[in-house]
Amino acid sequence: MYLVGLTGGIASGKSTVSAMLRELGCPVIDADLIARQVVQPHCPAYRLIVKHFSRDVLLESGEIDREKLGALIFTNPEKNRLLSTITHPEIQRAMIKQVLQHFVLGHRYVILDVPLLFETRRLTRFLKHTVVVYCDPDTQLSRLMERDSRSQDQAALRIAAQIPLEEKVAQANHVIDNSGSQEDTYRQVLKLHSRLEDSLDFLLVRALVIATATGIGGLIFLLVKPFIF
Ligand SMILES: Nc1ncnc2c1ncn2[C@@H]1O[C@H](COP(=O)(O)OP(=O)(O)OP(=O)(O)O)[C@@H](O)[C@H]1O
Repeated sequence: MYLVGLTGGIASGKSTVSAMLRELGCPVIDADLIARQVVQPHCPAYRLIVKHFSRDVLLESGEIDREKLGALIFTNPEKNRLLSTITHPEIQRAMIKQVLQHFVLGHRYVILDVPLLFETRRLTRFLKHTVVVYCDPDTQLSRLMERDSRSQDQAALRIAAQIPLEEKVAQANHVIDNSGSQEDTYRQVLKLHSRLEDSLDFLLVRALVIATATGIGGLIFLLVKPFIF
């Protein structure tokens, strides 16, 4: 099995592309969804967030107010780092668990949908391919304003807080240009899908796992042989 990172900029169309890939049957691990799950009230990260950020960041229901917490860390880099220290290990653990589940199920590849893939850089060395969903700056700004009901200034600030999309494009080995219609994007997703399906990269990891398992099995056999025969 091999891993494919899917990323982009805020409102550039990652969820749109990710939904198309799922529809085509690709296994997708959604880091954003996991990030929401690991801060649910029964989770260790929740307790740490309440301890360090106080109950002010909670909704009446007791759940984390993501909008409020997001606004808080957006203007405070230190708090941003603290939140990352609390949540990233939990997110990573959950992602590794899901990757292993897909491996056991025999999938050839798994797509990791990670919005801040190039900002955190923790995962990049494990990826065989990186796919960036790009859209031109004006389109990105207007889609963000419309989707989140933000003013032009607020939306521009959110975009400026991330690595510029052009830089992400330069680091990727596959780009989907989502500046046009959804049909246009879907055509590009189909091409990516065939490329992933046709790739034989999964064979290397499978061969390594089989060789390692055989080696360990052989070693155990040699060790216990004198006691059996
Ligand atoms: N090709 C397209 N044509 C028109 N609208 C689009 C297109 N692609 C995405 N959109 C719209 O743009 C907005 C942003 O898209 P989407 O949510 O997929 O981006 P995203 O990269 O996942 O965003 P974020 O990382 O901020 O969650 C959504 O409202 C979506 O419906």
